[in-house]
This record gives sequence, C-alpha cells and structure tokens, in this order.
Amino acid sequence: LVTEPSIPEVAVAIIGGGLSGLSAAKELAAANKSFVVLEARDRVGGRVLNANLVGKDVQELGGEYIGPTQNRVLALAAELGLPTYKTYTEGNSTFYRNGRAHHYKDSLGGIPPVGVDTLVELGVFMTDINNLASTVDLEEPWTPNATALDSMTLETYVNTKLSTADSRVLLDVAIPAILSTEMREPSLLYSLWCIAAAGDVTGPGTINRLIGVDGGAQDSRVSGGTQLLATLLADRLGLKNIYLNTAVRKVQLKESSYLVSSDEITISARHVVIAMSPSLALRITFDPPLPAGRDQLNQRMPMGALGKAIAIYPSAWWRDEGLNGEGVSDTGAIRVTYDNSPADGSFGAMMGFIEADEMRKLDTASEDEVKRQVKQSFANLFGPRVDNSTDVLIQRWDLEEFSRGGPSAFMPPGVLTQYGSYLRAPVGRIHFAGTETSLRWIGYMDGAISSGERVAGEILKNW
Ligand SMILES: Cc1cc2nc3c(=O)[nH]c(=O)nc-3n(C[C@H](O)[C@H](O)[C@H](O)COP(=O)(O)OP(=O)(O)OC[C@H]3O[C@@H](n4cnc5c(N)ncnc54)[C@H](O)[C@@H]3O)c2cc1C
Ligand SMILES: [Mg+2]
Repeated sequence: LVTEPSIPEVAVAIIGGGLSGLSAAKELAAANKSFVVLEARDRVGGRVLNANLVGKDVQELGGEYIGPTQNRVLALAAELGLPTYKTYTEGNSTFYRNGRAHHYKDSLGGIPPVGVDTLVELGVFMTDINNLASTVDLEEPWTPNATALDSMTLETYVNTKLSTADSRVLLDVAIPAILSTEMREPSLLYSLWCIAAAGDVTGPGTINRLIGVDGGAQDSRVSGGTQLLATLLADRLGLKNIYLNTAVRKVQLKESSYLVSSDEITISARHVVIAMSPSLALRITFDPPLPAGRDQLNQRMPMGALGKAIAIYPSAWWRDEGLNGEGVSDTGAIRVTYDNSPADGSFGAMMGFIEADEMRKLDTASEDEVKRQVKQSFANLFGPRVDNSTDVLIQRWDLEEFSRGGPSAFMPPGVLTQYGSYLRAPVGRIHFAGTETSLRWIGYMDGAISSGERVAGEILKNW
C-alpha cells in the first residue's frame, strides 16, 4: 500500500513575500482566513532591503522614501510603531554641470540654477504635463482617446516641449530618477498615469511631487529602515505561515483547488495571489496557461534598470560645509544623490542612484569598477573628501534573481491601452497584486501595500 504524502491545504496561497503579498496576508489574517506566503528569497521584503552595518544604524538598499498622500504606507508604519523622520535638506544643494560643481540654495523644488529661458520652459512643461496627467482615468486609463498618448514615448512628447540644453539635461536626470528608465522607454500615457497616481482622494499627483523632497515623494524616511515594514508585518502574521526559500515554479488547477508548487513542496489552495512584478510572474508555469492577454501583458512589462550606492563616513562632513548632500549631475554613473545619514546623524551616508542606461553600462562590470565610478560621481559633486569613506555599499537590483531590476516594471508604448485591462483582472481564483497593479503610487511601497489590500478585498468579496 502506497500512501500519498498529504498536501497542506489553505484558503489562500500568496506567492511573494514583499510588501504587497504581506499586506494581502494581513487583511486575510484579520478576516480569519487561512493563508501561506511563499517567498523565493531567504528573507521577506522583496524590493525593500536593509543593510545592517556593524555597530551602526541601518541603510536602505531598496525602497526608502515616503511622503504626503502615501496614506497606506504611512498607516502601516504608524500601525507597526515605526516613527518617520524628514530627509535631510538643510543647506545648499549641488549641481554638477559642464565639469563644475555649483552649490545653491534650492528654492524651486529641486530645480538647479539654470538660465531664465530654461526656467520658463520647465515651468510651462511641468504645468502642461500635470494638466495632461490630470485627464487620465486612474482606474481605466485605456480609454479610446488615450490611444494617441500611448502611441508615443515620453521622449517624443518632451521633444515637442523643451528646447534648451539645460532643460533636456534636467529631464534626462529627473525621469530616470523616477522610473529608472530613459525617456525613450516608457509610453507617454504610462508616464502620465504614474504622475496622476502620485496622489490620493484629495487629487491627482504632479511631476513636482514625484521629484520633490520636502513635501514630495522623497519627504521622509522610516526609522530602522523600510525593511522593518516587511519583517515586523511577517512577525505579526506568524512565521509558521511564511515559507522562505520557496520559489514557486508552478500553479496548477486541479478539480476545484490550485496546486502551488516549488521544487520542494506543494500547497493546495482555493485562491492564489501573485504578488510580484508581471515579468517575474511570467517565469511561473500556469496549468492551464493564463489567458493570452494576461500572458502578453506579462511579456510586455520590463523592469527598470537600477542600482543604489551608499558611501559611509564617520560623520556627515558635507553638512559642516553647508551642504545637504542633494546632488544632480549631468554626467557619470550617478546623476542624483541624497544625504542618507540616519536620523541621529551618528554617521554619514551619501547615497546615489545608478539608473537606466548608467546601470545597464555597469551590469557586467566588477564590483570594484562600479565602486570606482560611484566614487568619481560623488567626487564630481562634493570634492576629494568623498575618498575618505570607510565603506561603499552597492546594491545591483538588475542582478537579483527575484527582482531583475527596479524600482518597478514599466510600460513601453501600446501596452497600457492594449493590455492594461488585464493588470488587475483575476483569472479564475488567481488574483494579481504587486505595486504595478496599484491605482495609487504605482511603483512605490505605498502602491504595493494598497495592491495587497485590494486583492484581499477582492478575495473576501467572492468568498
Ligand atoms: C533601489 C530601489 C529604490 C526604491 N525607492 C523607493 C522609494 O524611495 N520609495 C518607495 O515607495 N518605493 C521605492 N522603491 C519601490 C518599492 O521598493 C517597491 O514598489 C515595492 O517594494 C514593491 O513591493 P511588491 O510587493 O509589489 O514587490 P516585491 O517587493 O518585488 O515583492 C515580490 C516578492 O516576490 C518574490 N518572488 C519573486 N518570484 C517568486 C516566485 N517564483 N516564488 C516565490 N516568490 C517569488 C520576490 O523575492 C519578492 O520578495 C524602490 C525600489 C528599488 C529597487
Ligand atoms: Mg542618461
């Protein structure tokens, strides 16, 4: 007599232990539904990751900043008892342009000192793009009149609006800093949708809010680092309900249940939540296969290319020089920097993003070469003292097997209008979460959390 090994049964199998999957689990737990979270990595958090420095406060290597109107992430931080603190902005910002560093008092929401013609042009551009974004339907942006907006890239639109060299340089920095794509990559409609989504019920977002520090998307940070949002949530959910090192390979519908399998285990579930980027979901085998439109959507949403570099110092020495560590550069591996020191200023941390083309150039470079170029970028902005770092942390998201880029997936032209309706549509009892499926703050931690909450509501409604 051969006895089959019994397959554990749960109401909901959540695939992905990032903020979206854990947020879905939280709502299901509150409704007393049984669930498991199946997470490929040996940790929860996905695109949020703390670096624990010896004898020091943490640094965030993934998602970091939160700001006004990000109500879901603000609520989660408050619920978990995590205080927030303002990103450091006191003192002068720095603009490296044509081989020279300029220090200036930022009075224009992040726009460096440029000529009046550029300022006027940028002002008009930002008003125009914000107005256009405010016409986009957040829930169903694939309206017939959106087709034209979805047929062009963001760059095509920008080229009709900007003519000075400085405007172009600033946009070439700002867009990768938001999407980690070059302007030629996302569709205009997708870009407008992300801008509009950067708000709450009080109104649509603006590009100003996306690039802004004080009052913008980079306004504040979470004490102890954002990965605590995930790890504290996981603790609450009960670690026995979370399977780490469990990369799901297959989701198979068998009679009225889904068999969800990794290389080692199989779980039987009534509902399944896919809580990851579409391009990672594409790597899971579905039996029966997903509908054509859903699969084609998964095929068409690549990740941005992104890395983060953080130089560590005994103190935030640039503050003594009257600088806030905010930098914008027209050249090099790093085009945008922030002071990443902890709230108590107990040590100095200088952070820079390696974005889009700059990251792609370095995807195959050695860690030493990346560090060399990072230090060169920091030195351009802040001078030779950057060499005194005690450590340089590099996190290359493109190389991460279960992220393959960041901060999120994006949509090239044609995708949102053709396939957007598949983003949130369940397939049988397979439901889709992840920051890419959010209605607000798409691509952000806030969007990840609200997508998990939305998916749980969807499941509970159809119980
Ligand atoms: C460098 C960087 C900077 C960022 N900066 C900010 C910021 O300042 N502010 C902000 O709000 N957001 C920021 N973000 C974006 C933010 O981190 C993400 O939007 C958010 O964390 C996404 O959560 P998620 O749950 O949707 O996806 P993820 O966090 O990607 O979670 C998906 C999970 O699924 C797992 N997984 C994948 N495949 C499988 C499989 N087959 N089986 C099981 N598990 C699987 C992954 O390991 C992962 O844990 C940044 C991201 C990066 C990378
Ligand atoms: Mg560039």
